Amino acid sequence: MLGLPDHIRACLFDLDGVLTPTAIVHKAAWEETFNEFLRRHAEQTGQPYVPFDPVEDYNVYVDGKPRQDGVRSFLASRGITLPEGGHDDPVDTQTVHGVGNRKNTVLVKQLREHGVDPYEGSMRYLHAAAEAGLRRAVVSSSANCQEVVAAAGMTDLLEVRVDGVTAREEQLRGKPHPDTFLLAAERLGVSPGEAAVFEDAISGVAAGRAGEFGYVVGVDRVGQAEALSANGADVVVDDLDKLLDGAHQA
Ligand SMILES: O=P(O)(O)OC[C@H]1O[C@@H](O)[C@H](O)[C@@H](O)[C@@H]1O
Repeated sequence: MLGLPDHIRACLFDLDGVLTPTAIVHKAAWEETFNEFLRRHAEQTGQPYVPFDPVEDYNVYVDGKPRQDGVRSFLASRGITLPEGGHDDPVDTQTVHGVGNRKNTVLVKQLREHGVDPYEGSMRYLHAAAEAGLRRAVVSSSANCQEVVAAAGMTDLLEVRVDGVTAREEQLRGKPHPDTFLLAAERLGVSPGEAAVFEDAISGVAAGRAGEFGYVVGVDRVGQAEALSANGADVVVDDLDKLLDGAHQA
């Protein structure tokens, strides 16, 4: 049904890059934030300034992970370890939370200025899933998930939300760990084997594989289909529409 195996009863959708085109906004906010940080770090240490690579660095170290994990993971790849700091750190503080807060300021400004449109294919898929009686959750690492879902007009189509706020409250490990997807399946009343994960990030399909979910749909809008397959996707499509067309029957 809907390009999914017959035993699937629920769909667990990632948000940024799967339901909405906001992966691009996150990526740009990270690039601006990390480049500011790296320039300052180069001045302070006398080391050369090597900018953040919005393709490789983003896809491997940042995409799909909770905000602070993204900061730690990318900076570790450059041999930089920062003190953790605290949630209220000002945006120019050289701590994990300070850098994360700076990125969030840039992101929120962009989202408020430009709004959020859903991907049309994803909107169609959500409606089709609802009509077919499939249960539906959004599972995002983003603490901005609720606002983005609302701005895209998808709130009523998603029965459960597990996001960056939930993860903090429930002390869940972020993607690539499967914890947030497992909680969403539990809240929908299905077993992991009965749920399909929809993900555009390497960390996200890896979480789908780690949780032994019934099916993992990789959504590739940036040319990383091979990496999605290698890390856990059972099928890769460039838009959820393709599953409706039956071009990728499971
Ligand atoms: O900073 P936020 O809004 O809590 O989002 C955390 C992460 O959420 C994910 O959905 C994005 O892929 C990442 O780029 C982002 O860093």
